[in-house]
Amino acid sequence: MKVLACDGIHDDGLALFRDAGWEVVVSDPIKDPAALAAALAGVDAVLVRSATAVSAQALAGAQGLRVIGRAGAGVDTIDVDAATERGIAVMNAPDGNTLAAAEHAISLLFALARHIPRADAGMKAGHWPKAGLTGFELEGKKLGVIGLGRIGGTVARKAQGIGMEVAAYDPFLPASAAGKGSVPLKTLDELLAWADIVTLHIPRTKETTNLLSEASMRSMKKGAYIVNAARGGLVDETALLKLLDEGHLGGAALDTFATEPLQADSPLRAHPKLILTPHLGASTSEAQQAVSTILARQILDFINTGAVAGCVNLPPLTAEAAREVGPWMPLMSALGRLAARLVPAPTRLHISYAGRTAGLDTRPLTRLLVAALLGPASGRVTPVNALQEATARGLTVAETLGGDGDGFDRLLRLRVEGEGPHQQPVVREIEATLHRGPRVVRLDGVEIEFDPQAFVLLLRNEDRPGMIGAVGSQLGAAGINIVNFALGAAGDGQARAAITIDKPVTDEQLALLRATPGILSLQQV
Ligand SMILES: NC(=O)C1=CN([C@@H]2O[C@H](COP(=O)(O)OP(=O)(O)OC[C@H]3O[C@@H](n4cnc5c(N)ncnc54)[C@H](O)[C@@H]3O)[C@@H](O)[C@H]2O)C=CC1
Ligand SMILES: O=C(O)CCC(=O)C(=O)O
Repeated sequence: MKVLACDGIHDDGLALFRDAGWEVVVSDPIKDPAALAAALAGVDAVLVRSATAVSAQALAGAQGLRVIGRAGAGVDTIDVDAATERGIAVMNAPDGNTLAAAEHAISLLFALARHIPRADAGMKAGHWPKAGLTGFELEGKKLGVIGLGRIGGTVARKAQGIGMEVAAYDPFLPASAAGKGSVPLKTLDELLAWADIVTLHIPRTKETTNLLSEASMRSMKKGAYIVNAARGGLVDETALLKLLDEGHLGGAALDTFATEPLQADSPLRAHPKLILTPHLGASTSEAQQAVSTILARQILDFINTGAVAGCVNLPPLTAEAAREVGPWMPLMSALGRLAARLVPAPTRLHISYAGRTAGLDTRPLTRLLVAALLGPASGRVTPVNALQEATARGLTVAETLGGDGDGFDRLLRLRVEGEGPHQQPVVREIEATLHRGPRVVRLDGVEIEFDPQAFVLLLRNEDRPGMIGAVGSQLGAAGINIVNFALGAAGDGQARAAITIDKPVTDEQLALLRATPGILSLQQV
């Protein structure tokens, strides 16, 4: 396994990959999509911070890539839709840098209130710049927090600790969280009109781009301040300069910019009412150590056990739940592949999980089965994009939970409708369980047991003496060993058999077998 670590990922996380036997390739930021695409060849996981953008173009040829890891919170520099389409998991580690980002925002509040950068620059230039640098106290001032998540919530708590009056705007806060805190919520309009200082802690999305537009900044109090240690593009930079020049806003502190690195000749750099830092929010040794190790553990767990944490395009699956569903995973993949041979163009899949199903998280199982069912028909389908691919290809997936397990602890019943191998409409039913390993126990209602991971010949023949011998001797002549011969009777005068063989038969051998008198159908799966 190979991981490509761009953008200065803390070595503690990389050490976890090395300890797990991975090859670790460390790289400077790769800005050019074509260069990143080339660097991703043969890579299983790529780690980035904010400098290397992972675009659709960079991902186009990344055949083996399984995970994109963001050592931090914001995934706005990663094309998550393109990754999902290609079945690549996108993970982040937002808990690791919450404190660092919150403390940076608080630092910027103090820096604005007390003109620290200008004072420092004046001193370094040989002056005693006391006059003109009278500041204001934060205690008693009103802080408007936009986005009361991890960082916004921490900023709110710390600001209350220094005596600020805090309110927030966050329309997506779960009602349970909104009710609990001591931070009153306001509408955006109310918050902007109320606050002395507004601080942003939201992701950049299409909806939040230019959330602080000229009009919304104009609705702020005269002389108010803005802190943006979240993302560039949330504040309209041109409008900000205008409102600072007009004197409508008292000042602003920016850690993040619409374009990063900020252009050398950007007018933001020269503005006396602006304090700028180069996206330093997460730059503490503690945060970098935390995000790299959290991310490494998430990726290693995901690859090794299927556990899903911190993934933005897969539902979470705890390590305990992964242990519970883990043994079922090979069965799901095998059944998906089997179903794909029986119904190459499926239009409807119904999965029924029967028997003991309490607490069973079926989401990863269903995704795995759908991925294996659709896999042969197209490039790359993984649990990440399986349901999306199903919709795109007109496959309806339904599942039910509970019901009689027919004597088994857990029993899986699949019903697959669609077109069969000869484009004929078919409905196939498979029942399977874990019983001395993955095992099909019934096929189309006929009791017949075989391992769906093995090479199997599915046979329907006239139910008369000599058929087993005829097939057996032909396979023997072809040098193929029979591992297991399972017989089933449908009560329709025809016999069914699942013959497990040690290696696949060739098309010519299949044709010869099919020509044997009494054989009605034969399919290799
Ligand atoms: N400057 C830096 O180095 C860092 C910047 N960040 C930025 O901070 C952002 C927030 O990080 P966390 O607090 O960890 O994320 P989070 O997901 O815990 O919190 C984000 C909050 O914003 C809210 N929200 C989303 N859209 C909103 C909207 N349109 N209006 C108001 N609220 C909205 C959400 O409901 C959520 O409560 C990240 O997305 C990232 O862009 C994060 C870490 C470091
Ligand atoms: O990695 C960094 O320095 C920036 C962190 C950041 O912006 C984030 O976690 O969203």
